[in-house]
Amino acid sequence: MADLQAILDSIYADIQPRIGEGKVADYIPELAKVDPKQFGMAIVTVDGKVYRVGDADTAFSIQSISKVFMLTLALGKVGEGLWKRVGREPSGSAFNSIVQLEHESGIPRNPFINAGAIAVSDVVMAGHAPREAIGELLRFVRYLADDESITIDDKVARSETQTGYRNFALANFMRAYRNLDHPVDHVLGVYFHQCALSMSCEQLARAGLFLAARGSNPTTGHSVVSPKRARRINALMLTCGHYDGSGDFAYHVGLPGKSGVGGGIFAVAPGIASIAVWSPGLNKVGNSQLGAAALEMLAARTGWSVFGD
Ligand SMILES: NC(=O)CC[C@H](N)C(=O)O
Repeated sequence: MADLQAILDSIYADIQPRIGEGKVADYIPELAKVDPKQFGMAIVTVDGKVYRVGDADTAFSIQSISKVFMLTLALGKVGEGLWKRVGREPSGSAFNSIVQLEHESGIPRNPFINAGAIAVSDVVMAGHAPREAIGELLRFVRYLADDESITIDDKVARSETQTGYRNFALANFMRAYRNLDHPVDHVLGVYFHQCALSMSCEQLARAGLFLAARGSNPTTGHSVVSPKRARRINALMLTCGHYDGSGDFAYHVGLPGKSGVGGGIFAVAPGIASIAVWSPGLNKVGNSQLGAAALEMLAARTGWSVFGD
């Protein structure tokens, strides 16, 4: 394999003059306070080697990247039955859009837009109090990353609870269509806390390594999902992981990936490595501007695109 540390260093050198590009998410007040001049990246290969550059150890709000972990939990609970509650098609609209929900009778397009993720949280809550569902997710992510130090940033969760008007609208709408079983404030309590998971690039790359390695984490020996399920989660990330920027991300990067408005992007090179990059400045569709640029460089310099080198 090419010298990955040299490639990461070259990406960092090319990104450095651009650090600060993009706009931090300011609709969640706590996220608006984050210094945009940060950039980190980590790669964990399936043979357990770790490569890091920049602020790879700084914890950030993973936001929508949590939707991948929640989806994994929900599929574990109800299997393919999940697809009665949420679709598997790209939405072609913003992550917090409400327009399709009415046309499609309260069934969100996919598990990675907000409406879909809220429905997935409702599924994970079955038989649990909200606090227990949050605890289950936190335990799961710590187990995946093999790192007990991962926490949830309560300030971020509170900040979003106070200002998440659109998410309340989406959840109320779905509840009216009977696509939420639990009270809206309980489901959103879970959703806002999952989004407030605070992780570094390295922790994130470790937690998602099972998706690069046919469902098992080769560094811990933990078997998380079947190879088929890992493949399918990757397919959903490739087609839906970047909202209305999913096509563009596939075009430029060519890896399954999931972004979050905290500026993180998690990506998978199947059979090779998992990657996490973070830089808080976002592009117009809410994806990390420099994160996407760095992943494009990585794919070009390694030949890791799933579409060929
Ligand atoms: N794209 C995102 O990361 C959105 C997540 C954010 N918590 C929201 O619901 O708006």
